[in-house]
Amino acid sequence: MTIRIGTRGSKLALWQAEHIAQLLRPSGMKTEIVTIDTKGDKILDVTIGKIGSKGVFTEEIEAKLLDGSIDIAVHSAKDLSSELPEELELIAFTEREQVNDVMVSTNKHLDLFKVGLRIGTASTRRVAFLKHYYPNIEAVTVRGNLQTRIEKMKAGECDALMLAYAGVHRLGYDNLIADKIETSYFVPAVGQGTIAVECHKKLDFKKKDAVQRYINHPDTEDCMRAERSFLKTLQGGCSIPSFGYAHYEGNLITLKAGIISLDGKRVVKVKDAAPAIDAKELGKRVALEVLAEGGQEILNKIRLSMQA
Ligand SMILES: NCc1[nH]cc(CCC(=O)O)c1CC(=O)O
Repeated sequence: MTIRIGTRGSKLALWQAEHIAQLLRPSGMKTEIVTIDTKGDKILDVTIGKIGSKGVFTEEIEAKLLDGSIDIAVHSAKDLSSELPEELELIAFTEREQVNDVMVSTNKHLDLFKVGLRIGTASTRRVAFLKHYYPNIEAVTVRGNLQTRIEKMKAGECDALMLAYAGVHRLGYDNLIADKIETSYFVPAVGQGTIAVECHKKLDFKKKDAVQRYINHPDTEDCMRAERSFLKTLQGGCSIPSFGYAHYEGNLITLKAGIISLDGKRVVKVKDAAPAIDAKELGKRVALEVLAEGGQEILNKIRLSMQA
């Protein structure tokens, strides 16, 4: 039996698909990797936030799950919108990598408090947090896949890039990490650091079983249920600077999540805990609290500014 794995064609996406194929090897299943181009790969001259629609990295891949030309799709969990098409489901999450962001630079002695320091990013969450914590920093838009961004940095477009540790590590750029950014104040995006497997609800049982058995990491899955439920209730989408990070503390899942205004001036952050069985409820509860405590206002303002 062969499991056909759909993925984007970027180096990071291919690394992740290859990783999934390797995890599946002991199951006895054969694997085949199918590369698919997405809107997010084609439109490189504007920030993801401005492309606007949900699922810029997933739409074309999900179409192939729906028409049966691939069995599973492999995504960075972070790139998935909170609501999937009715016929599809997430059946596995890999063990989470270190979840934090890092500063990547050729300058090992990066001074984050230097006035006018240019940090490259295309994420609204990172821009807003940078404005909040480092008003001295100038955020500059640097897009493209990871290698392209690193080349642009080396060419002088910025002094450093702010990126997820997971992607930097997967592609072997650890030697360029100048600074680790603590999650306690720079809360990661929902799903950061884990790889998600999506499939059609009617996927062959044996294939589904192999994926769940050999790929899924139950603790990570529990945390993802909490984070994604938060995102779903917030109704944010990938262009909104929301954040959410769940992890186990003893027997409980602790979720810290919220939203920050685009100018970095207002942050609403809520922390709460619950047993894994209530992971979804926890995400929902935290989101409702975030909305009630000023998050709704921030969201409304962002939506207005995006229409403009
Ligand atoms: N937005 C693109 C994206 N999606 C997932 C990762 C990194 C890998 C991960 O978080 O699992 C990245 C790059 C980045 O944010 O630096």
